[in-house]
Amino acid sequence: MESIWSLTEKKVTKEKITYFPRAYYRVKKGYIVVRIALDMSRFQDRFLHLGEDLENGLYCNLIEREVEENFVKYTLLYDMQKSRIPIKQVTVEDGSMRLMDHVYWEFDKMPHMLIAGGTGGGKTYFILTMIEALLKSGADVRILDPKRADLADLETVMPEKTVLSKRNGIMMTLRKSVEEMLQRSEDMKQMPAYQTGSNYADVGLSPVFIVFDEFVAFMEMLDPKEKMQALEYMKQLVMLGRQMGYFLILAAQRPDAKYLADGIRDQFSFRVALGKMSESGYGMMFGDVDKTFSYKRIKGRGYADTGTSVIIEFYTPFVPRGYDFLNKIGRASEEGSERRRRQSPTAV
Ligand SMILES: Nc1ncnc2c1ncn2[C@@H]1O[C@H](COP(=O)(O)OP(=O)(O)OP(=O)(O)O)[C@@H](O)[C@H]1O
Repeated sequence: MESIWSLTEKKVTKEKITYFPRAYYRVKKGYIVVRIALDMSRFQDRFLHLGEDLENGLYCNLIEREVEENFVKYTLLYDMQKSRIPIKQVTVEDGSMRLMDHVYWEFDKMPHMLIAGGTGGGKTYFILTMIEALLKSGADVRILDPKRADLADLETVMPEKTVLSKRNGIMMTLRKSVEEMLQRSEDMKQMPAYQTGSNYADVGLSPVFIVFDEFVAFMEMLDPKEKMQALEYMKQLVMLGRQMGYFLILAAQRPDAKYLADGIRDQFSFRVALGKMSESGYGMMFGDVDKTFSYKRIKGRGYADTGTSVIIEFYTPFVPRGYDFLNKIGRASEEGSERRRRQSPTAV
């Protein structure tokens, strides 16, 4: 039998080490939302970094972490693959593109996308999917494919000078895009709907997307002077693009740190890594993060940071077998020009 002293001792010790944070959870439509109170205790810092523990413990995927007033909120999803959508459900509306059931690329708020993916990971299908949706919405899309891989074929169905694969043509498109963007910034100020801080959409202009595949391979083709010039154009586009409606979608098999230096990478708010990648590849895409990455043999599967700094498991929209991208993109391009003509008869 324990003496009264040891019992008391036990009690005291227990009181000392026991701490109950206020935590709430809610389960709804496949989501688990966990809220933990931030009460300034010495454990608070740990509660702010529970994402991976919750993912592993609940066998779910963290899709968002938000700090609210007095709480940190984790939103988890049971099965990310269930949120994959078919290509026909990809839509572009109000500055946002729907990519999964609950995942949007809000390009107006989170401009520029960086995509990395090893061979066969689904990078090309993903880019083609976005091109089709963007064109359909009336966006102006310019495609740069320096390796003359799959995207160059689009020149047969797209307007002249919108698909480029030669070095001079690519450099010229980058230069022209920067010039147009700067001109747009001047023109916007003269528009009746313009107010300080207005963006391109507020004054009724269409967005412009520059889809640049294999940009690392392109950089490697250039001499040092041209390299600096190309980087300068890209820097200007990423810095000023959001307000003027110029967005870059940059893709490479492996993002090379030297072409994403000087804070350029951080300007790409939406980052996607598809297929098999090395630890250093993930590091280059997402920075130094607390996340265990794994590989599954599913085409179009990978990870994404949608602009919230939470890395989610990501599935590109599903493309059915035999889907005729060339034909669909040709039709989307015509539909988009028609839409632009209707919205602004002088703009096309
Ligand atoms: N979203 C998807 N839905 C259905 N199948 C897909 C999807 N993405 C990729 N695939 C399948 O995987 C194959 C390879 O995809 P894709 O050509 O996009 O890869 P990639 O990463 O661009 O590779 P590479 O660099 O070698 O061209 C496709 O031919 C297709 O069969």
